Amino acid sequence: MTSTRWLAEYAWLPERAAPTPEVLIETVNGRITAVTPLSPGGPPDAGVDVLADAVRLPGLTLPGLANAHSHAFHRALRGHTHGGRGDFWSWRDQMYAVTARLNPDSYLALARAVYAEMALAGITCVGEFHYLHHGAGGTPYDDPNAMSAALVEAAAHAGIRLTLLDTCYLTATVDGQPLTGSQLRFGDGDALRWADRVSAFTPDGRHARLGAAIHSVRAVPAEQLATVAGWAHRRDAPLHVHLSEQPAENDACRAVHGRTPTGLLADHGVLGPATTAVHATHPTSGDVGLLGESRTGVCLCPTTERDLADGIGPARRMADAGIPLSLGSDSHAVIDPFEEARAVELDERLRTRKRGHFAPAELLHAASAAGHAALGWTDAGRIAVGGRADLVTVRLDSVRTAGVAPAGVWFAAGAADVTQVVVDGRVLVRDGHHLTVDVPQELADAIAEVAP
Ligand SMILES: N=CN[C@@H](CCC(=O)O)C(=O)O
Repeated sequence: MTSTRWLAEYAWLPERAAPTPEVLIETVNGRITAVTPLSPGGPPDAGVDVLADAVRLPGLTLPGLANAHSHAFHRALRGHTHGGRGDFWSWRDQMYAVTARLNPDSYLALARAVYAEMALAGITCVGEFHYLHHGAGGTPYDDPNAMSAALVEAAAHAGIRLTLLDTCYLTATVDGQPLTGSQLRFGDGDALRWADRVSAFTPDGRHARLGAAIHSVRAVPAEQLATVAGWAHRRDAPLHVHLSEQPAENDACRAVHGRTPTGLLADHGVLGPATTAVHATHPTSGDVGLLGESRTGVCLCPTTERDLADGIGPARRMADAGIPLSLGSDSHAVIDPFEEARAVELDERLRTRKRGHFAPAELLHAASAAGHAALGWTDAGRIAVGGRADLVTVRLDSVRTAGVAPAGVWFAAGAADVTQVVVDGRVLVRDGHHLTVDVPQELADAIAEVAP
């Protein structure tokens, strides 16, 4: 039995508007067994030094943060495309060039380094939206799930939990043009063959679980949407889908199907509480209504959406419609949950020219419990008895955070302020260093292999 008592200078407890000072958090075998705020009045058992064996956590301790949308290989593009011209579609061509260089070995090395970078930023769980399934020209590897297995192994090496969202990707356009070029590696032929391949994959390890994804209404023909949704529903697995990232996708969907992408997904049974729509940058009012009524979640990826010139999703309007919001770093132009979270509020300010749309506790919820729920880990993302012992400690004495009120970390801190990360009770990051991965070196080596 492994038990630890952690004494947090501040901890952000569920349903609290702000952090609580001096909290004793007890964990046994990777679970939180007690949470005791000590102030005011000091330790409950006055006169006995019950805290002598507690591990001090100076700064603010948050629950584990969830990155609900990742394409791990995009990390190889950081700094290679950001000064460029063009638009989303020309960026996509550059992104496709990286796919051509990846195989199970090189993807394992790259994803291990990227997931370890996430750990340094306080991310304890990632949702990998995975569509690079096959070898050159679309020829399956001997193990048709070799790329999936590489990602599961990468997360194990990096020490974070993973939901592998195995993505169905069959066509190039809404009107059913076939895959060509780089996209051939994404395709399984049809949704039934996609389901057969995915069903044969059992992630190895307690740190990983399987979910499904529909790449977009461009990539899965309308009559096959229900096959993917049914696969996920039967397994009670999370289902993710890219939605309305660019206006062109809405236009094409209306032209072919006479409805928006959200409307099409609703017609085919894709929406619901286990579904997360990624981006939802250009929904109509009707779309927001459909997402809210069905309790479909939305994963916002603000740093990618700004980098790719996507636009600003109507975050407040969606939250007010009852849509749970989560966050993802998507293309990894930036891996920083604090930057991602504050962008939700700051983008609303840019749009409305008014301040104060999201309370700090709402940003925390999006970055933690809501993200975990979107990935199927409903027992994570809260510092509460029974929850997973994921603890992320942020220093309050750096040049960025000195003098900041603890609740203000969402507007002041960055990934570099994360000092310690505990996943399932195990210390993964200490003093800002990953304990098993040399992150900068491994990133440099892995990216040198595959960069455009
Ligand atoms: N942020 C967007 N990422 C998408 C872009 C490709 C597409 O929509 O066709 C992705 O990697 O799948």
